[in-house]
Amino acid sequence: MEDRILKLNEYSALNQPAASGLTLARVSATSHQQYTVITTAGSFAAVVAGRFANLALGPEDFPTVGDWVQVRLPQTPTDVAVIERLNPRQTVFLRKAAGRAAQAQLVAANIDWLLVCMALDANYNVARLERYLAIAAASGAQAAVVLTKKDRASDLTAQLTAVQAVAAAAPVFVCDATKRDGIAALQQWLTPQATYALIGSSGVGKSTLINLLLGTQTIATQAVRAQDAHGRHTTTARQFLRLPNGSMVIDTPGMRELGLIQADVAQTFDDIQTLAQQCRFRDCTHTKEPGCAVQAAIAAGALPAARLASYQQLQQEQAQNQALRGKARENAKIKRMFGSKKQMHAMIKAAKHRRR
Ligand SMILES: Nc1nc2c(ncn2[C@@H]2O[C@H](COP(=O)(O)OP(=O)(O)OP(=O)(O)O)[C@@H](O)[C@H]2O)c(=O)[nH]1
Ligand SMILES: [Zn+2]
Repeated sequence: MEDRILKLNEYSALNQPAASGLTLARVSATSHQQYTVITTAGSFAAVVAGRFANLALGPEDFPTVGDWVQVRLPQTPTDVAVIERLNPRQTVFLRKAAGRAAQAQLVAANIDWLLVCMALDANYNVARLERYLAIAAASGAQAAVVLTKKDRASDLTAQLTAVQAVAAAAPVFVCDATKRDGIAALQQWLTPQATYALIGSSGVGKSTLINLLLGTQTIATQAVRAQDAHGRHTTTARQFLRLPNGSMVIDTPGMRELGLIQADVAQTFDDIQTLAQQCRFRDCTHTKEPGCAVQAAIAAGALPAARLASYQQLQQEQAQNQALRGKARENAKIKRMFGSKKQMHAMIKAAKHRRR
């Protein structure tokens, strides 16, 4: 691990300086409120300061991988550092936590580029790619598409055409890890000092790709069950690695369900948005209104009907989750301030009494 510790001073110039007595650090790993931070003095286990924890309202207010933080270094290097401050994030990548409630879960922060990975085998699914791109657009990071397992492609030309159509301006890379095909092109494209996060379903080959980029076998990979092309979730923790050229790479655990909490559906589907401006009605739902430019484009073969369906599905899902998330955050705040909703109502009642 030591050799890949980032040279923090190369990056710290980009960030606000630490307050006196504190040291600028970057969070390189997290698990259950325990952190690993990297400073110019090396890497330390860290915890968040008690006062900090009291101020935090929800999971999004705690540090995550990629965050710039200000720490109080321990007297002895074997002791833990204390994270006193969280610097403002440039980008944040959220996912919907597993389960029905729209709880947000932080995946990573301060990512410059999200590398959306999709395999060309049974994992290949254009609608899922659209979903990932919408999430990437909302994170503030730029997106690139990495198509893996080229050797397993069912129809490479058709698959590439379909991907190019939804990727819009995002660069698309195609790799075959078995022959190291396409790795060099990706490597050359990576900018030193920029931070990249690989996202994509479990088993698409994210860890394999990182190992090839690192030039070593550092991350364990595991064979995919043949039948369904699902991975086995080999990556359990997030890791922050420094590539030989100085780029930072975060490997995220395979996510089978990537819930839409924060997505920029409009940007990802700007072709539909542009068409919609020509619709006769401003609030056109593009279903069966007269003068609908979107339906007209579908009829003319200029827009695939499946793309409109993805758009509508993602839009609906996003609206639902945003409403739920607002409620979840509010409830968390009430719980922190009053203990429970019941206690809050009792306190409001008591306050009203006093005013009388
Ligand atoms: N045929 C083929 N197999 C590949 C390729 N890339 C990766 N694999 C295999 O796919 C399996 C899963 O690869 P991983 O790198 O562990 O996948 P991952 O995306 O990191 O999975 P998680 O850690 O679960 O998120 C391994 O058996 C790899 O050897 C490729 O280009 N072609
Ligand atoms: Zn319309």
